[in-house]
Amino acid sequence: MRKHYIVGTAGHIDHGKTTLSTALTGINTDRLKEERERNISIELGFAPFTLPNGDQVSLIDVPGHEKFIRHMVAGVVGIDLVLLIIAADEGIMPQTKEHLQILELLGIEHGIIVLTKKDLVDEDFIELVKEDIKEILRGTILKNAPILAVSSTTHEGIDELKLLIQEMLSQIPERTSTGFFRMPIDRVFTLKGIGTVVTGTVYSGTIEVGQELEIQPSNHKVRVRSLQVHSQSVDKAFAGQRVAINLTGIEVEDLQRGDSVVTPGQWEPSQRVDVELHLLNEIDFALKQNSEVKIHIGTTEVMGTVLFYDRKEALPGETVYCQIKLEEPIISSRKERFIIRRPSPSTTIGGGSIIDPNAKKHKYRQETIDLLKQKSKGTLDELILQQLQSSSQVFLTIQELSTLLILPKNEIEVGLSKLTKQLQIIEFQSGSQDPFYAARTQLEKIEKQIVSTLETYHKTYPLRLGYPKAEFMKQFMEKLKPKMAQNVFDYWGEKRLLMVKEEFVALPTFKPQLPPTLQEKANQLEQKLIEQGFTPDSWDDLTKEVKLNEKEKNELYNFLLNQGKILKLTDKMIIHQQTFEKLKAIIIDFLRKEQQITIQQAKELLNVSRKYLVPLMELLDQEKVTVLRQGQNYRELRK
Ligand SMILES: Nc1nc2c(ncn2[C@@H]2O[C@H](COP(=O)(O)OP(=O)(O)OP(=O)(O)O)[C@@H](O)[C@H]2O)c(=O)[nH]1
Repeated sequence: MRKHYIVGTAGHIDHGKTTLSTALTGINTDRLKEERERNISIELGFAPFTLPNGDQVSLIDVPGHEKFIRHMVAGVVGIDLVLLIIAADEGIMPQTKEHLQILELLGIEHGIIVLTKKDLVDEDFIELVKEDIKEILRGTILKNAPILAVSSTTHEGIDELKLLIQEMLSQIPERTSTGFFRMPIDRVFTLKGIGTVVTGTVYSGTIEVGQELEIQPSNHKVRVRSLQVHSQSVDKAFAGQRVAINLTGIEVEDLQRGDSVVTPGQWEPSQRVDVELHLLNEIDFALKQNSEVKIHIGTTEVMGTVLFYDRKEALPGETVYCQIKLEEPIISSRKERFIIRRPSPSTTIGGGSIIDPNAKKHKYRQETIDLLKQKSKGTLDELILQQLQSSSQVFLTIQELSTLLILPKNEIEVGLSKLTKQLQIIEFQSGSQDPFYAARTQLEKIEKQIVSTLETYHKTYPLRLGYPKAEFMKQFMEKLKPKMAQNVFDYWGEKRLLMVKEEFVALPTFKPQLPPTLQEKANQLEQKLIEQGFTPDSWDDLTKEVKLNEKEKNELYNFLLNQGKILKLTDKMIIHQQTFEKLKAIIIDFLRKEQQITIQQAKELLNVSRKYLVPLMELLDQEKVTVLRQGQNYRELRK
C-alpha cells in the first residue's frame, strides 16, 4: 500500500525553502493560496509530491519565523521528517540555529540537512560549510542527520534528495493510533454547500464518519459528517494524519484555532500544567519566578506565569520542573511538547513536555519537585501504581484510572495485568460487572485501620453485633457500588479479616457478650419478664427497679433483641422468647383441632385484654405461624 508522509522545512530567511519546495513538487507553494477554496483539505503551504517508490509526501513550507514555530508545534506529532535548509553561500545563520533549537525542543529527530544554492559556490567551499554544520550539530537531536548539497535552480541533486527522503522515511517506525481521539484545530472555515470545516493534525486515536465528538475547551457537542485526508474522502483517519473534518452541530463563530476536537468526556480543560522545562543555552537572562511567558502548545498560544517550587530563577541551559499557570484553559496530553517564548522582544526561551495536563496547586518545597520528577520519569506501570497508591479513593475501575491519568483504556489494561501478576495490585472481579483495582499497600493500610476500628468498636459496644455496614462502607469503600462492595467483603471474609452478619461488620473472633455486672441484671429482668407472661410491662417499666444508666438500658435492650431472648410486641412492649414459645404452642394446638381462630376465641383462650391480645396475635402472623384471612376476622395456620 502506498504511504503518505508529512515533511517539514526549516531554515534561515532567503536560504531557498520555497524554491526547493517548487523544485521537489513542481508547485509554487506561494500560489497554493488561490487553490484553497476548491477543496476542503488543501491549505496554505502544503504541497504534494510522489517519491520514486510511489509513496506520497506532503511538504509543508510556511513563510516567516512566527508561522514556522506555529506549524512546527502544531504539526509535531505529524511531521515525519524535517529538511533543515542552509544556503551553501551563507552557511549557518542565526535563524538556522533557532530553528534547530526548536526542532530539538520539540523532539523532532528525523532530519536531512539540505545545502541549497550549490551552483553558487565551488566544491571546496561546500566541504568547509559541511564541516561547520557538523560542528553545530554535534550533541544535538540532528547529530546524525545526513547533509546533501543541491541546486534548486539547476535541479542538480534534487533526484538524489528524493531518494534520500525515501530512504529516511522507510526507516521511521509506523505510528500507533492508540488512545482517545484528539485533534488540535489549526484552521476553521465554511464552504458553500458543505458547512463548517476544521483542519489539523490528529494527535492521538482515530476518527470516523458519523462519530460524536466534542470541542474543548468550549464543551460543544459535534458530529463528523465527512472526512478528508490529503484531498481524498475517507471513512476513517488516524494519529499523525492531516485531516479536514466537516462538522455538524456547530457554527464557525463557535470555533477557533487552538480548540481541540476530542473524544467526549475524556479531556478536562485546565489552567495549570506541570511541566519539565528546558531553557535554551543562548538566552542571556535568567527566567525569574512568576515570569510571564507565551506558551505554544498544540495549535494554541496562551499567556502564562512560570511557578518554581525550588528556586527563584532558572538559568540558561537548565532543565527544571515547574508549573505554568495559564490565562485561559487549554487541553493537553501527558508528554506533549511545547515551546515558550518571551512576549517582547519576541524570542524563544525554551520548551519542554507536559507532566500533568490537569495540575493542582503545589507548595513551594522539595517534595513538589520529587513528585513532578517521579511523574515525568514514570513508566506507565509506575503511573498506574502511583495513582492507585495515592488516590483518596482506594478502589478504581479501568475507566476511572483512564480518566484520572488521561491515558487510553487499552494501555491501562496492559499495565494493570502486569501489576496484578507482580502482586502489586489486587484485582476484584466477578460476573458481568467491570473489574476494579486496589494497590496492595493501600489495601494493607486500610485493613489495619479496619481492624483497629472494629477492635475499638467492639470494646465500646460489646453488646452490639458489630459495626453498622452502611457506615463501614462509607468509611472504607468510598464510591463503591453495593455489588462491588460485596466483592471486597468476600475478599476480606476469605482473608479472615472480618465477617459480615446481616447489617453488621465484625471481627471474625467477636461474639457479643455481657460483662458480669450486666449479666446478673439481665437474668433478673428476663426472669421478671417470664413471670409477666402474656401481659408484660414495657421495657421502661421493667427496668425501673434495676439500676441501669441510659446507655446500658439501650445496649441491653438491643442485645437481648439480637440474641433472640426477647421479641418486640409493639414499639414499647416486649415479650420473652419463652413466653412466645408458650403462646405458639397454645395457638397451634387450638388450630390443629379447630382450623380457625377468631380474636374472640383467642381472648377466651389466653384470657388477656385486647391491649395485649392484638399485638400477640400480630406477632404470630409476623413470625409466620398464622395468617389473617383477608377480609375475615379469623386466623389459620400458615402452610
Ligand atoms: N542560484 C540559486 N538561487 C537560489 C536557489 N534556491 C533559491 N535561490 C534564490 O534565493 C532567493 C530566496 O529563495 P526563496 O526560496 O524565496 O527562500 P525562502 O527560504 O523560501 O525565503 P523565505 O520564505 O522568505 O524565508 C530567491 O531569489 C531564489 O531564487 C538555488 O539553489 N540556486
